[in-house]
Amino acid sequence: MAHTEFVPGQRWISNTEAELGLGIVVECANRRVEISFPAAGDSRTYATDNAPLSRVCYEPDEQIRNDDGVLITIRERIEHNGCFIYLGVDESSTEMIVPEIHLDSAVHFSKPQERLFAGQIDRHSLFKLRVDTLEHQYRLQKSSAYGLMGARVQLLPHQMYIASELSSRAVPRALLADEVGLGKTIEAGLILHQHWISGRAKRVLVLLPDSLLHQWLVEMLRRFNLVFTLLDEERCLAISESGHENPFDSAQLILAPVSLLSRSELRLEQASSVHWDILVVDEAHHLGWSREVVSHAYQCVEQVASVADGLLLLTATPEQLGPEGHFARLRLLDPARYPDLELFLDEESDYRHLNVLIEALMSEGAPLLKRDAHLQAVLAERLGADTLEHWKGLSEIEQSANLHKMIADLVDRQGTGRVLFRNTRKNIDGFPERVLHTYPLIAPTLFSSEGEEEPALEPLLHPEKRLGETWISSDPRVAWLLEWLKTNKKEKALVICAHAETAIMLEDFLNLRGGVRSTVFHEGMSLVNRDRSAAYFAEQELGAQVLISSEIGSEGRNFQFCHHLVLFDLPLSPDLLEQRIGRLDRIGQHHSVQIHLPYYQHSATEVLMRWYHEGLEAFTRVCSTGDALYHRFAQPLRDAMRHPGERHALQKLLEETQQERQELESELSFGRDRLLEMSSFNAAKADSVISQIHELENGKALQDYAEKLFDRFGIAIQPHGERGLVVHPGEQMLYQLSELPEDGMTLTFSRKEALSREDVEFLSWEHPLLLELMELLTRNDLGNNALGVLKLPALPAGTLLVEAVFTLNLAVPRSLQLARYLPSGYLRVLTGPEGQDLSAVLAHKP
Ligand SMILES: Nc1ncnc2c1ncn2[C@@H]1O[C@H](COP(=O)(O)OP(=O)(O)OP(=O)(O)O)[C@@H](O)[C@H]1O
Repeated sequence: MAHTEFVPGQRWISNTEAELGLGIVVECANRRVEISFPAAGDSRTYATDNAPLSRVCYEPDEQIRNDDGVLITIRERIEHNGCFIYLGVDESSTEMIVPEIHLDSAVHFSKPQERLFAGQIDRHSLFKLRVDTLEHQYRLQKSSAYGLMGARVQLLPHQMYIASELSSRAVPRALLADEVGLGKTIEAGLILHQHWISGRAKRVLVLLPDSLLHQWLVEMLRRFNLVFTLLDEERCLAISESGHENPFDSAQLILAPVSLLSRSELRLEQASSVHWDILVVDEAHHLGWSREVVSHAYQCVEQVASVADGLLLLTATPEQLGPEGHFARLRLLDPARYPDLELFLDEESDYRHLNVLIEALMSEGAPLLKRDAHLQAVLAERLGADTLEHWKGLSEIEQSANLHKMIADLVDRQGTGRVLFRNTRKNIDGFPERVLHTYPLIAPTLFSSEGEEEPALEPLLHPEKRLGETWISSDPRVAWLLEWLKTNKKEKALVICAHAETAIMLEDFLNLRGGVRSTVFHEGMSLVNRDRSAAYFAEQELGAQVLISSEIGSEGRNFQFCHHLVLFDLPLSPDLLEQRIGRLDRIGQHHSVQIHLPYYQHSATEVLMRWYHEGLEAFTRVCSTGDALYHRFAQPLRDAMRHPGERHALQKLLEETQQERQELESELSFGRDRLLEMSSFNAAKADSVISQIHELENGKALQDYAEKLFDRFGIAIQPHGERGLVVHPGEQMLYQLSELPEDGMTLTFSRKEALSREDVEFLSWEHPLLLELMELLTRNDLGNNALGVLKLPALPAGTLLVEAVFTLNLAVPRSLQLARYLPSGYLRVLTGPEGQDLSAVLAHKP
């Protein structure tokens, strides 16, 4: 096999995915080459300068098959316009002409016997490395931690459970709805990584708000080694100009803002003319839907989802826009299960009954079900009479085992179990407390609404609107903020306010007049500038002390390196309040979260603050019933905010809210939330995956193996600390490796070190460099034969033994997920001179 130029019609084989069979060059333009692999029904696009491909070139006397399966012995090979034509004879000596495009595509190139007979004998250590590699591949692919161990993340049980549960399904379709900051992006990344590594997803589209593009790009690369291409309108135009018709077809992993599709019919058409293995939509609560109005964003996502197999919707606040929107998102995921809104609302109200039934079955088990006719009738109604009859006919032991399955079915079928996952802080250790500090201020005279019958709420909640253009100098919140920053010079603070204009003016003032190191973050800024601001704020030594952000500007962002949050105003939505606090109250926050609220005494904000604090307790913990209570009390709350002087009305509102909250919480903890808890987390399963990962990565096996592998391929290695290596291309490299940068890299085998040091790569069993080498070794002929001498008293001198290792490889479409069901194990046979089977007598590693 020699290297030549790419010409359409030529046959090449992938060095890293030889199981795809013989590929055909379809197109070569703009330094990219597209290869189709007919046997696997797949295609790949590579950069021409480092495509991991080898040219297929047969010699006279070799045997080939054409695409009709006819076996032909080659007599001569001629080249025409860069492609080969083989001349030969079939088994009945009929002359045959085979242009290479008509070669059989299901071909493999591992012919140890031919190399052995031709005297191309490898060293025994290489043969051993090859067998070790097969063993490792087999072990890894069989493990239920496969695809989940390579991510540079802490192994958190709630995330590991969701990732392994969704990875075990044929296609992942789910609403990931953990509370703010519990790691939905990480869960989605784990699922994508698992599907990517196992070859089940080769085309992924992630749609998200503009402000999160860069954060996702970096998280996917840094934590999961997934290299996404970021598409915005500018990039789409550049790709189209370079001759590529559809920008969504130009890469396998794409990140794009939802706005790219909602603003352009053409982009929407292009995105939905490509097939996606998985579509991910972050901050999915923006996909508004009601009986009357369906938002354009929802329609766009619905259209792209119709060409996607897997679908992951991410939101911390699934019911933010009411139960209708929640229903519509569930319907996107599983239209058969959620055909009708009324039915869905009915079911939601039935969760308490369902939970009582499940709790009874869980606590008292099979004996209760056997004796309780009413319970039997309810169960028969929910799961079908046949299921119950079948259960009755089982033995006692079988009945107990089967009951667990029935309970799981109940949670699955009756609740939102299969598609909705929601973990809460309540069930996760290690979250710091939240502390509220309030600062009552005297309102300026200009702010007063006395004498107004029905003052507008918006300016009451955002005093800068009432104070006019010079608000910055008359608003006591500004003076308070400046003073706080000056007295707490060593502390970083995130300030959130509702509007971008407020944020801009405030930052201007603090910076230019107050001399505070500050920066701003809002939706009107370009992505680059937003990321620059966030980076300046994150900088420890010389960075900004304060970041002033607008409401929407900071959604989904990670600011947990800071623990002071200033609420410059309050949003009129409990979910938005939680989103604000969630910027700091996230995984990785090591301090208690200090929430500071400056407000005008006797104002609408004071009323709202008291309602959130005394009514919902929403500052100090996550209030899962906040949105429902807001809808219930919206009118009296608005009245109270307009007339803050009416103390009795406020007191009544607070008491009613508290009471309703307690009732609702107890209702939910017996009903829907309890069911959700059951289906969102299973400690035993999570522990099993985590301990498998520990088993695979602890100890020295990986390190010993990786060092041997690197050495064999000519990679230069130097030790780096106790569990690290520095690797770079050596002078005698066997192959050019796409996963090894020219200037090398620093690797660590320790997950802990990888988590604390961004400059060091985490070398797991699933690191791209290791995978590339393992594939190269097993798919090529390296070490596929060797000669060795054994000194065994039991064997007469000169006895010839043949050890053969057989692997099973089938060229089939990836979508069949063959590796999942048929991990590529190997069969070892050791044969004596008389053909006797000595495999069990003499092990591979004597
Ligand atoms: N397993 C983990 N290991 C290390 N860091 C993690 C892990 N899980 C989450 N984090 C970190 O915690 C923060 C929150 O995670 P993430 O952004 O995925 O949460 P989220 O639920 O998507 O948040 P939001 O609700 O704000 O969108 C991020 O900085 C993330 O990197």
